[in-house]
Amino acid sequence: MDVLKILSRGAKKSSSSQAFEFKPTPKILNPQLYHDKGLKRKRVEQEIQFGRDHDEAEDPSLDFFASRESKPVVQPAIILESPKEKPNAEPSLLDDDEVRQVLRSHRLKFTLLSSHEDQRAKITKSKKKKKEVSKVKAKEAKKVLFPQPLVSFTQLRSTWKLSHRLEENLSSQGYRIPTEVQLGSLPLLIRPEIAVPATAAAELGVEAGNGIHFLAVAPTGSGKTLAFLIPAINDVLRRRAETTKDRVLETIVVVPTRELAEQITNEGRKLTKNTGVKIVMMKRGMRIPAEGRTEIDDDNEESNSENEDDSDSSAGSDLDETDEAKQKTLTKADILITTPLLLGNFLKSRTLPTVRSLILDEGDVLLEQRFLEQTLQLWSACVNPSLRLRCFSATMGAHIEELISDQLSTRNSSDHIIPLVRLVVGLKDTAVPSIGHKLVYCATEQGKLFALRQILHPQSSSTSVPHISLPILVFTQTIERATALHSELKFDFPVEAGGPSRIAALHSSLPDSARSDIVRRFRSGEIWALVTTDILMRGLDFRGVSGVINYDVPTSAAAYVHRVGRTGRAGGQGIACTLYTNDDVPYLKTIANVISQSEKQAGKTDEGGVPKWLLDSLPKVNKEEKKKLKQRGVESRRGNTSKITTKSAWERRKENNRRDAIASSKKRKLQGPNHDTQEENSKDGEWDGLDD
Ligand SMILES: Nc1ncnc2c1ncn2[C@@H]1O[C@H](COP(=O)(O)OP(=O)(O)OP(=O)(O)O)[C@@H](O)[C@H]1O
Repeated sequence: MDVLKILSRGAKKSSSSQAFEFKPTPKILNPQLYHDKGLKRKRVEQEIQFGRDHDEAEDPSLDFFASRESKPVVQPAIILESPKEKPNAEPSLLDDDEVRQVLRSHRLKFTLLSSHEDQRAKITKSKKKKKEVSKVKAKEAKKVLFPQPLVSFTQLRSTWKLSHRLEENLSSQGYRIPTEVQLGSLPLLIRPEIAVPATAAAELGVEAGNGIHFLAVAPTGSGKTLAFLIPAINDVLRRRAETTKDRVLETIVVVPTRELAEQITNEGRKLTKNTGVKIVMMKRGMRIPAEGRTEIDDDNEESNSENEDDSDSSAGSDLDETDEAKQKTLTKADILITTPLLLGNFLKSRTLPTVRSLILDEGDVLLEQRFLEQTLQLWSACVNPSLRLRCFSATMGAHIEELISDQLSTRNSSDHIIPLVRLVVGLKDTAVPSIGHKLVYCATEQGKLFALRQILHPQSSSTSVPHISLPILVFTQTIERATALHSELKFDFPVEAGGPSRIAALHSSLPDSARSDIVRRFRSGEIWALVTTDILMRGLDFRGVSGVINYDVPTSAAAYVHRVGRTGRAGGQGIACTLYTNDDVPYLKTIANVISQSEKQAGKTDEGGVPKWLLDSLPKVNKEEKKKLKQRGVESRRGNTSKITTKSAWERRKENNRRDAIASSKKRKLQGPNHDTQEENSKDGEWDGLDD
């Protein structure tokens, strides 16, 4: 039987209809990831408040692509009305033991990371001798914090004095039970002076009253966006209530991609409804109030903005406008969401003295080589001495923590030290525990295509690939491969199921408007399989994505965590399937280790995605190779020869030879019988890749 014939594009129509059935995933009412036993005394009471007795019930009315507003989720009444919580009541705080129990059961660990020498020693521990490391660890043990957790969202108002409107918006969005990262960070970010009682703070030698710098490492899809947006919005409202009502730029949220900026802006707008707080996404050509502006800069900027992308040049371009007119075109916002480049291009050497909170979402990547310079430029433009840094990610290398500590210590004056607190939820740098992992070996590149088709067409039954229902995300290594894979698969979807419109490719070489349109269509359920590059791996929240296929193996452990984290969000289930060939074997150990750690964290005792024999037999990856892989990916997938096609190398060679022979023959005819054919002959038989 010719396997390649099975792969032919004429997808079987009627028999495959079942494969294209679009089933919404069941709604998980409890978004919390950890359900550890360990609460003793207050267990029952807390379970009621955390809503455990209601969790994981399926809501039959649920359309998972609908907004929460349009279809409110049925929620347990006990959580909606918490009888003890009255807005003006005294804060009801847990006692020490209860705090520790709650934090432990939700696997939350807070550590005080100062900016001093001991912290540096801890972070560079890998370079130190073992003896020194244990000394540092002992020091660190003393610095574990136990701040008050958020027991329920209703407590936000009564105990943590959250704005009434903001609380209403949260509730109308259907949020009822805080996720772990919200449970841990909201009290500390909203009212640190209450979350860390004065005695504990004094013992640790910190003063939480001035606020804190905060670093949170929590799994993908665990609700970090709300964990930073709620305090940011509340800060604006509180400042307005206490001092000036003017609109000043108070918070900047920096993210690596414009897709993520758009998503956070939308989330923020839902939360700020009727509050008067303005959240704006930075665009090209946009001008915001900043210090240090000069006419020359402005003029240059105006002319630059004319050359930039059409969709974003909204700030006007009249070079003769007066200062007053220019002032009018300034976009005023309380909270600005931006990528480092967009704001950096505007700022140049200007400063942002009013900004008191700098949020780095996906902070580790923002502080890595690619964005480092731009991010540090933004950071140093925030000159307000009360600036607080908030850094969130699902992964955080020790070198990034060290960098943050160093940066903060250069900003701290000796009489005004603001503590840096780190929260880690679960095991650091692992994939979210609700995901199942599968590594699938494919002998050749064509084998990968075959496996992917089996996922898309589950009727061609196979035991080697997991069953994953649509929608799915497919990650490739390069733009060329994403485009080629898309071309290869686009006729696989039968016309009655929507045809080629069901699959799309998204990558950075598409114009902004096309990118936004694809994201919108994937969100709305129009697109069922989205082929992409690592541009979509961070932060994007597509509800209902059942699985992630790593068509090309990710280039680092962090990339694996973020890519697969596009599924299994908010406590939902998901499957991550990684296809690999012999070319990947030298680099697979890193990924296999993450899978193994993640499964351990999830409490899975069976062999799961990585059998032990495989883990043991994979070669170790040295530092140099890891670095090279991270920067370039698997070498054999770069360039022209890496194109994706169902045709075998032999078939492609035959085709090329035929094409060249025809071309040569035509040329010979034109040039007459005696022409020297040496040039053409030298090319014969050489394969230079296929134009798909
Ligand atoms: N308390 C909550 N209850 C129910 N759903 C929630 C809650 N908090 C957040 N969510 C939902 O969980 C999903 C993931 O949230 P979010 O995008 O903030 O995750 P994240 O931790 O930032 O993920 P990533 O690391 O991938 O950026 C979103 O759809 C969000 O609406």
